[in-house]
Amino acid sequence: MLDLTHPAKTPSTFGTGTYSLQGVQLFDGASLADVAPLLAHCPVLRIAAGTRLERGADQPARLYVVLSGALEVGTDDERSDGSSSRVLAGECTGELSVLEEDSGAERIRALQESELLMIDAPTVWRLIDASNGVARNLLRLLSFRIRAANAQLRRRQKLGEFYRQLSMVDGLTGLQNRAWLDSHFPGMVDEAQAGGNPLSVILIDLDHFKRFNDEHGHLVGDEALKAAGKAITGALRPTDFAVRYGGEELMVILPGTGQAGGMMVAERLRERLRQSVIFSDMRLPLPHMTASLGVATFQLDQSAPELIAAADAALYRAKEAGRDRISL
Ligand SMILES: Nc1nc2c(ncn2[C@@H]2O[C@H](COP(=O)(O)OP(=O)(O)OP(=O)(O)O)[C@@H](O)[C@H]2O)c(=O)[nH]1
Repeated sequence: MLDLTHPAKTPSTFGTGTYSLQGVQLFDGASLADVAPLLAHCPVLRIAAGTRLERGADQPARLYVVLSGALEVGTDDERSDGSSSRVLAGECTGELSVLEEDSGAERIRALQESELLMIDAPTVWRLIDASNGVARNLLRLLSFRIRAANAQLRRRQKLGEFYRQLSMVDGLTGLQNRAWLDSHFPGMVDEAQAGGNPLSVILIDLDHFKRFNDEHGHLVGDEALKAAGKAITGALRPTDFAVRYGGEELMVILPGTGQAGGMMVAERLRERLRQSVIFSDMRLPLPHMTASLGVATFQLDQSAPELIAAADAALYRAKEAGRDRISL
């Protein structure tokens, strides 16, 4: 790794070598007579492929112009996610650090043998003063960087939203999970309260599921749960929600639906669950599963946990009454 704190160790300066600025974006259209004298003292590093240059946060910012070769550049500051980008011959890096006079650290690695013109911050400012061309090229470069950063931000936001949605889905059944319920259900209850809209909840518990698991195995039990999830989602409107509330306990939320509607949906769900076919690991259809369902409808001033508790109490009554039935 090269130590940039002692530029005296570097082999050459721009003024003593025969370096060309042909094809360097920063100097495109700029008068070489204006810029070359200002660059004369700037070191030019020749580095082998794989060489790493590190500028610590306590060292002055520099602009690096790649005269030949290619670099990989990453930043370590708190605004970055540690990703890196390629800087090819004719391009430069470090201009943001110079203009912001920031103290962020950067990591540079040569992807092939490269020549780097290192321009210190005071010289960058002198170049801007001396050459409209350099100033214009820097502005173009900055606008490109801003657009690229915005595009990256949008990609990350989309990715973040994708993972957020994913974290709210139950992996086995594909229904919403408990985290989704905790984050969305209280808002639905608040809306019902504020707007005076009906809201019903159905808690569904598969009957004798322990026995089912014991008789057919846990994996077939998983298949039964998946089939139950599918049967439920297939019986709902797009505005309804299905949640895996716990192990073999599922929940359906019906915004805008009162008690009569809730009972109607519960009956449809009970029937669809009875009809869903589950296969054993020998691919033989198993006896139909049944479920017990508890329906509760939002009462004024009821909290979200109270509404769920009411559905749970109704479910308990359905179990007590003999299972495969619906209770209020
Ligand atoms: N295969 C499988 N089984 C699960 C899963 N989650 C919970 N269970 C099982 O579901 C069973 C629930 O059993 P219980 O709460 O005793 O209820 P039950 O046997 O369904 O009896 P009742 O509800 O009274 O009709 C337990 O054996 C759990 O292991 C799962 O993801 N996959």
